[in-house]
Amino acid sequence: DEMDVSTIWMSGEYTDWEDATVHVLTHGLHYGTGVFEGVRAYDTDRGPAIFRWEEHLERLYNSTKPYDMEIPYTREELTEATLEVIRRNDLDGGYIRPIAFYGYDSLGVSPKDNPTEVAIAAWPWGTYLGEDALENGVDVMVSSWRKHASSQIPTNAKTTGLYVNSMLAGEEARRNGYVEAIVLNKEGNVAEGPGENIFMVRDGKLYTPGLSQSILDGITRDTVITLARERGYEVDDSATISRGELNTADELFFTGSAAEVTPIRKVDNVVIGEGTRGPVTEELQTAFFDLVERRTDDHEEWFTYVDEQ
Ligand SMILES: Cc1[nH+]cc(COP(=O)(O)O)c(CN[C@@H](CCC(=O)O)C(=O)O)c1O
Repeated sequence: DEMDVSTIWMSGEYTDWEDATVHVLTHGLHYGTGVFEGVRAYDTDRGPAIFRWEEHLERLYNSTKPYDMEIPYTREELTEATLEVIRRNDLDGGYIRPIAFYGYDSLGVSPKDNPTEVAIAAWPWGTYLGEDALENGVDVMVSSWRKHASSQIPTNAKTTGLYVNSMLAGEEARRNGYVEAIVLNKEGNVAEGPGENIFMVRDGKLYTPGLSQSILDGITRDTVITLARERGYEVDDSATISRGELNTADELFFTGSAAEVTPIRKVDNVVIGEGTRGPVTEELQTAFFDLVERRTDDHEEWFTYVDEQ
């Protein structure tokens, strides 16, 4: 299929998809010692545009800090590699997955002098939570698995190992017939989704958990906060949302690079608002897609146009 012709940038070389492999004793495979990003490029009338590349790249480097990991490439080198992967794969838009991880040398929890490997792949990716999710919303459940605390594993670093928690929560939801989970933190308050941040709308005001709630500092979360405030909404961006408040919310929605802006219509079969995409959610979702698909000139600083670099 079309993926077979994909080029992946791996440790300095442009590599064919099937040759982009690692040794089975790679440290990151055994111990979850990788950091990664999820970034979207959108098809615009000026060609593919990567959305908020600078912020994603900054977070990638920041994510290495708790792990004493050194990415052996500059920001400029990773940027050029990403642009070139998009060009070589002839992508109009799509999903970009940079990853840096402790590679193969010797095993043992300590990465000691294992090399840090870096790879960047990109592929077409549709709607994260299902074709009609953006319009009709998704049914979710509150997972029995709690988010680990940021004092246990830094949740503001996007670390591969964190995603066992996300998988446990998300798969529990899907096994029970829901599309996705909402994950509470160890205090029992709302943290986020397995791969998304979460927003609540109540009486025309927006609330989203703050970093103290053990969440990832989402870039789409930041985008939606900005778009909401530009439209006159009051946004509490360091909210503590109790589990009970989910039931009485007027609207709920997920945000993420993959999830974009996805309405939540039921939580544990409790209908949220009217059980459809809420009006504030729709307004911000429309503003988001008008922005990323460049039907507006706003926030040019958030776009890296592949054909113009
Ligand atoms: C735990 C978590 N919380 C919030 C977000 C939203 O962050 P941002 O993309 O900066 O708005 C993501 C992104 N999840 C990425 C990986 C998804 C996956 O399936 O893997 C993504 O959306 O690309 C998370 O993984």
